[in-house]
Amino acid sequence: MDNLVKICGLSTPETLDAALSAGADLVGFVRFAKSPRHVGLDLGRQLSAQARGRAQCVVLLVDPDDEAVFEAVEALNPDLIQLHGHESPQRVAEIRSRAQLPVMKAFGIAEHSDLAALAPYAGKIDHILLDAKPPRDPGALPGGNGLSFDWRLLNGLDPKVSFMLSGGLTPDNVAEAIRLTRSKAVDVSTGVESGPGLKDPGKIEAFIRAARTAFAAQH
Ligand SMILES: O=C(O)c1ccccc1N[C@@H]1O[C@H](COP(=O)(O)O)[C@@H](O)[C@H]1O
Repeated sequence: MDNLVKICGLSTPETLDAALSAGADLVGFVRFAKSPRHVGLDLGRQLSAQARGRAQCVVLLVDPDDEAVFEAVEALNPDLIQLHGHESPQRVAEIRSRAQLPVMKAFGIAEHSDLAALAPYAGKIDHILLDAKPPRDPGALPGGNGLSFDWRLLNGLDPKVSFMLSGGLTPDNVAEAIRLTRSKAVDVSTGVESGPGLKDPGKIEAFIRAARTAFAAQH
């Protein structure tokens, strides 16, 4: 995962086109009914076809059962599955093997000890996504809350561990996040919206530009 930008939660052809035209490396489609970014299967199929060949397509699932995995994979034909719930290492391995697709598992980080949760997934996942922990409110989404965590918590992470950084990133803070964490991949949803689920083409372009400049400054 080198110098990659993922724009997540795209749900219209127009905003997807904005992300693709601005050079997003990965585009994410949320399959989680409680999310304002949720896409139905028909829309997901249409959007992933639009993105094919221009960016990697990611389908985001939360604690999916086999049927939810199967229907998402069948309709969206994604390049990568993002798991953003409480999937155990064993469940992740099952999903990866049944779908025959690479998996990126999200981990919520609030304190240094949360990084210990990564170890049991070694060899069972293809990519690590580090996000803020969701609010304790039972109605809160498991992600996509526009909340960041203290990036300095990653100082102790083995530099050989490659990860995608997410959680509260915006066009204004992504450069600082990349500089502090030395992350080689970033993911954003809320920070490029003008309202819940409403992606803003200008913010998408500004985010990608800021991330690219910050990646270039790392070398
Ligand atoms: O975006 C959503 O609606 C969503 C729903 C359920 C789980 C994860 C979700 N989004 C992911 O959350 C992180 C952080 O997003 P944000 O930039 O802080 O809004 C990101 O990986 C999204 O892909």
